This record gives sequence, C-alpha cells and structure tokens, in this order.
Amino acid sequence: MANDTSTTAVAESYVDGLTTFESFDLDPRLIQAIKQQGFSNPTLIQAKAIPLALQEKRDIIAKASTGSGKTAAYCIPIIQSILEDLANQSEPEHEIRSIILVPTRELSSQVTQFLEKLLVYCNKAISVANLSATYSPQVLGLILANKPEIVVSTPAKLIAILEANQSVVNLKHVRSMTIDEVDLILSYGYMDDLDKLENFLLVKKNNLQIFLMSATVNDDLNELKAKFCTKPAILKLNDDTARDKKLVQYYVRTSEFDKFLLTYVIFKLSLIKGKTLVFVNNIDRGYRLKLFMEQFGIRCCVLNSELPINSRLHIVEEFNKNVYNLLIATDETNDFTVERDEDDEEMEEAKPEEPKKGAKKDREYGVSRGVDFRNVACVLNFDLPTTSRSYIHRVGRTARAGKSGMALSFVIPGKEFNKHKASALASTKRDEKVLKRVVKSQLKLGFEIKPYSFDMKQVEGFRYRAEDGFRAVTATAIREARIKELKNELLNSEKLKRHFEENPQDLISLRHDKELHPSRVQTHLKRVPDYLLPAGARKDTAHKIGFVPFQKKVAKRKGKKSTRKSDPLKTFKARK
Ligand SMILES: Nc1ncnc2c1ncn2[C@@H]1O[C@H](COP(=O)(O)OP(=O)(O)OP(=O)(O)O)[C@@H](O)[C@H]1O
Repeated sequence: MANDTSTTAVAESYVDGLTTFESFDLDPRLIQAIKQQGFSNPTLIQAKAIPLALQEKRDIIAKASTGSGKTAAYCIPIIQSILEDLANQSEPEHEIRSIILVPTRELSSQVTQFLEKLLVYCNKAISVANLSATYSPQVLGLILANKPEIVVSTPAKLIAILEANQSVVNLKHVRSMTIDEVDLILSYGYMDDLDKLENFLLVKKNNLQIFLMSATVNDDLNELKAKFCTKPAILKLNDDTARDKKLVQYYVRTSEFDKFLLTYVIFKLSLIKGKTLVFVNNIDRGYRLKLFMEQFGIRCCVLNSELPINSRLHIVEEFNKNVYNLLIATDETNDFTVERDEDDEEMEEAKPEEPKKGAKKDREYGVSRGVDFRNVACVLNFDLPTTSRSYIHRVGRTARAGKSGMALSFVIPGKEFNKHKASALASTKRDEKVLKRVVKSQLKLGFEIKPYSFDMKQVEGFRYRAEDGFRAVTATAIREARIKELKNELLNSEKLKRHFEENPQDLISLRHDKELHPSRVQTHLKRVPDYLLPAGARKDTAHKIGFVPFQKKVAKRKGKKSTRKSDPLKTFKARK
C-alpha cells in the first residue's frame, strides 16, 4: 500500500492556516459535515496525514501531541476511501470495510459519535457500529447483519464477537485497520488479542491500509512496521509547545496528608476557575477524596472501572456539558509498560490493582487517554501516575484544541513516604523517580514543569478543619460509599439504558454527584469562617474569593529580575 518510508518531522502548530479541507478533494458531503464541526482548517497532523493516506494510499504511523486532532486525521481518510469505493461499484453492497481499535470503551463510544457526526450527510451510505457498547445478543445480531461499513471496538470485544459470530461477520471486504493509542494497545494485556485477530484478518497479506496513532509512540517503530505495515509514512510532529499548546505545568512537593489539605483549600476557595479533572491511582482513593470533599460541601463525582459503562459515558457527557465542575477519575496505572532510564534500577512492572472480592472491574475502562474532555481548565494529579507516559496522557486532557490549560501534580518526597498511614499510597514511593522522568520527557517535548510552593502559613489555618474532615472518612465509610455508589449507578444505568433505547437522542441529566453521606456529616465544616481567609478575601472583599494569593512569596533575588510567572492559581483563567 505504501512506497518507501519517509519521516516527516515538523514543528507542530495547532491549525495549519495555509491548508483547507477542500484541498484534499473530499466528497462534498464530508466537507459539509467537517464544517459543521467548526473545523475551518485542518490541524497539522490532519494536513500531513490526510493527503498521504488519500493521494498516496500510504500506511500512516503518527505521533502527535494530545489534543492535536489525531481522531479526525484517520476518520476523514477512512470515510473518504469508503465513499470512493462505493462510487466505483455499480451495485454497492453494505460490507464491513474498516476496523478501528481503541483501548477503552469510553474512547470507543467517543470515536463512534465523532464518525456519526462526519457521516451525517452520507444518508446511510455508510454506517458505523460501536461494538464495545452493551447490546443484547439479539440487538448485536441485528447490527452485524446490517454490515456496518465501519466498526469501532476494543480488541478483546472484537475478538469475542468474531469468535461467537464467525458465520455472520465477513471481513473479506475490510480495506483499513486503525489502532488508536497504539503504544498502549501493544503493551500489557492487549497483544494476545491482536495476535488472535490475525486468525480472522490477515492484515499484511490483505494489504490493508493501516493507521497507527498515539501521542506517545516510542521511537523504536520497527515492531509496529514489521507487524502491521509495509512501508508506512512516519509522521513525528514534534511539539513546539511552549508557543502552541498553552499548557502550564506545576508540581508541588508535599506530604501525604497535605495533599488532602491543599485540595480542600484549592476547591473551597475556588483557587482554580473552571472545570478540574482530578486523577487518583485507585478506586478507594477516589471515594476517600470524594467523601473528604463532601465534608466541606464540595460536590464532585467519581469515575472508575467498577461503574457501569452507561453511567461512565453519561458522567463524561455531563462533565463535558459543564453539569459538574469537579470530576475525580481513577487511573489505575493502565499503562503497564515499565519505564527504565539509564540511571534507573529495574522497576517492577506496574500491575492493575486486584479487584476487591465481589467487585467487577472493567479492564476496558480508561479516561486518561484519548477521551476528549471539553474545556478542562486544570488537571490535578492528586496521585502522580507511575510512568511519564501516563503523565503525558493525563495532562493531555486539558489545553486541547488550542485552548489554555494547567496541570498541577502532588509529589511525595522520599522522606515523607508512608509517614501518614491513613492517607499514604504505595505508588507514591516512586514519586521522585517518576517526577525526574516526567521533567525529562516534558523537556524533550519543549515543556517546562515548574515547582509551585503554597504559602503554608496561610494554609495552616485550615489544617484543623481538614484533619477533622479527614477523620470522619473511615475505611468503613469508604466501603459503604463504594457499595452505595455502585447501587446508585446500576439503577441509573438501567434507567439510562431504558431511556436511551426509547429516546436515543435525549440525555436526561441524572445526577452523578449526589452526596454519599455514609460518614459523619459535620455541617460546621461546610463554611469557611472569615478569620481563616487571607486578608485579600475577607468579607469586605468577599467577591474576590477566587484567586486569593496562596503562593509563598519568593524573595526577589538581588539584581536578578524574577522570572517566575505570576501565581497560576491566582491569575489562572481558562481561556473561553
Ligand atoms: N481541524 C480542527 N479544527 C478545530 N478543532 C479540531 C480540529 N480537529 C480536531 N479538533 C478538536 O480538537 C479536539 C482534540 O481532538 P482529538 O480528540 O482528535 O485529539 P487527539 O490528538 O486524538 O488527542 P489525544 O491524544 O488525547 O487522543 C477535539 O475537541 C476536536 O473536536
């Protein structure tokens, strides 16, 4: 399918103003749908990948930063190629012509929805099916019998369906295969699924056009090329991010308990304007943090692999519609590749947390990669991820599509590890090592991640209340909250399922941030007495409650002009 390998390395700017979608000679129905999405010009990865895929029929391996438009970079050529195939057939038949593989069910749903938006004017010439959705066998049978031209799925789900429906599913007409987040798909746990897929789809023998996309494809691409491609075009769009990605990143060295104290102060005093996505490293942490915040009347919802898929998708939709401002998402180190640096001793492979007995975890849950969160002002790594790769994807949930964003990460220094048992977390033992790798990988991408220091004198006044609130969240309370939330969401999920079936276009705003209340409720904690507020935010100036200065004043060095940017928590404003 492709000529010689060529590597294109260009500085990435968000949208390529010199190119238009019309210049790709696309079907007018596709152009109209693209315009309807508000895409005036292609992003750079699109401007590079689409003509290579359409005019030169090249396989594409693309590494481009998070939020740079990779999804459209493969969806547009896939749709255009199918429209061209159908136009060349006297009696076009419905057949499966393209397979798109993604690592999570959340991403499978999102890519399907995006494709449906691009197909809106193709009046059923092409249909798309999300095989990762929960269908009854009868409904699934009907969907497969209709032979959707494009199927989107996680590898495991596609294999299961192919094995169970060999007679129904015919892959003879498949012309392209896409693997989004390819580095994750090729890592822990997915590889054998891909090997099984070979039994149904001889990728290389059938000369399929291949799209392999990720923000973190590692530079050794030989395995990818050998396994899937003949001679791909390799697009490595390095980030000139200092100028283009408008992402400011900070880390705070703090103690295990002070993570909770600082989070309380940040959200109670609205130091961050706009939506915040908080990542924690396991489900219990998510509930502990949610119950802790509830003590102070701070409402938030949790997202984790135990919740039913309908609820998870609805929570992401509602968060994107600004129904919630604060979402605590569990990211269970689903990036199992081990990262080694020259100076780093062997690190044991991060394995998924074993499910609690009786709890069922969806291995195909994940929102730290690929999911297109809208207008997130800040990503807070309450727990630092275990790899710099996971870090890139987590902070990539903000500053997307050219918008500005901030990332703030709590780091536990070695000497603080395990000092406060109730709030300690095993993965933080490696925080300093992970931070070192994160700083290095960010520098390579043209980013700088800066230390941020709170003025702990001002924060101290809140310690007593934070300790009070923390004590109320007992292990029993967390366990009960987990069970209660699961019951709530299973009920919601049933309602959602029934409602979606009856009203597919309608999204009822089921609340997912109800207070769980199993822990002791201390109403006095919900307000902040005036004496605790910094002078700049007292009653007489109550309207200024957000952006109160909490950063430690750094004494200006003699003679040297302070290069420190103004306080991000004080002045940070998410660009509209
Ligand atoms: N040409 C375009 N013009 C304007 N906005 C665009 C364009 N292409 C994509 N977008 C928007 O940019 C956002 C990010 O796109 P997308 O999710 O495809 O990024 P990505 O590169 O896949 O990110 P990730 O690496 O996190 O998966 C989306 O909201 C999308 O609607």
